Amino acid sequence: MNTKVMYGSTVARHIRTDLEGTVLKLKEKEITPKLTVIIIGDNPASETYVRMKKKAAEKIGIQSTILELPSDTTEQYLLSIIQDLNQDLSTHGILVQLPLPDHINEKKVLDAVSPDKDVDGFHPINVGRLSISQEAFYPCTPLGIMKLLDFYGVQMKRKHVVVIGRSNIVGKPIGQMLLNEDATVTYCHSKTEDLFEYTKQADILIVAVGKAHLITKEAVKKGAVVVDVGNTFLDSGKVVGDVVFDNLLGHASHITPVPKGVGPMTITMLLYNTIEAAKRLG
Ligand SMILES: Nc1nc2c(c(=O)[nH]1)N[C@@H](CN(C=O)c1ccc(C(=O)N[C@@H](CCC(=O)O)C(=O)O)cc1)CN2
Repeated sequence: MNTKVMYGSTVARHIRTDLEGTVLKLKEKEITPKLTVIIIGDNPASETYVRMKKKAAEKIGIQSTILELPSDTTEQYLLSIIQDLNQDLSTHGILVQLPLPDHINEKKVLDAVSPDKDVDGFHPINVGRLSISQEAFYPCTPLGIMKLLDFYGVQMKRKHVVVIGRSNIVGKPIGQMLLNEDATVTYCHSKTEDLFEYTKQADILIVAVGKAHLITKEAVKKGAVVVDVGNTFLDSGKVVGDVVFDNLLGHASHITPVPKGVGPMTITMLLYNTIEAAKRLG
């Protein structure tokens, strides 16, 4: 079987070119989309992702600010910053980079971001809207996966999708988005017994665990579509996914690589959501 490699980097380039045009049109109406990213502490991976977000935003004309706060920032102070940004008319998108330090309550922080500026799609109002298929800000990684599957012509309707991972950022919302497209969805997670009995039944397998090399071809039905959301940094500095990519070549019908697969789509969907917020808020 000739496996089709689904490059998010390629799809992202196409979408970002379109978005750049949309930003120019907004600027003609004197609207400059603005994204503010808040990062707390010094997690090296988070610092990398935040830098990538700023660079990608500025490349297409979105104004971008990073607020770097020390790891001992209090929850109260962080909440006050978010309140200020909610009120600031020039800010369209607010994003708090995760994970947060242990002393800060993630739920409280995400609830504090105005749902109208919640370009991450993590506010309960946006989560609820997704669950009833309403217009909302959808979380960037699952939205990016949907665009990627669509670009490569992967049919979702009536397919059996197995999602490994039940995080609020990826696992739960990607299952809901696929359900909204009439797929049949099975969720697996750390307490699932006989995991591979499920994965072997998948027409589309989404792996979002963060465990390097979890999935080899023995766990995958021949001809399945495999989407790897893993991003684990090895001591060598190399980034790897949850799937043994080379092992699946010739076995899967489609597969995403790591890097250059889902990751670039995550950042592209953040740009998309920020522009949507600017259109709505003006
Ligand atoms: N507030 C948020 N926090 C986090 C999110 C999120 O969507 N919102 N997701 C992840 C991290 N993440 C974005 O923040 C992210 C992860 C990976 C990539 C990416 O492009 N990875 C590259 C490889 C890494 C590299 O090149 O250095 C790839 O896969 O090609 C982008 C964004 C957790 N936190």
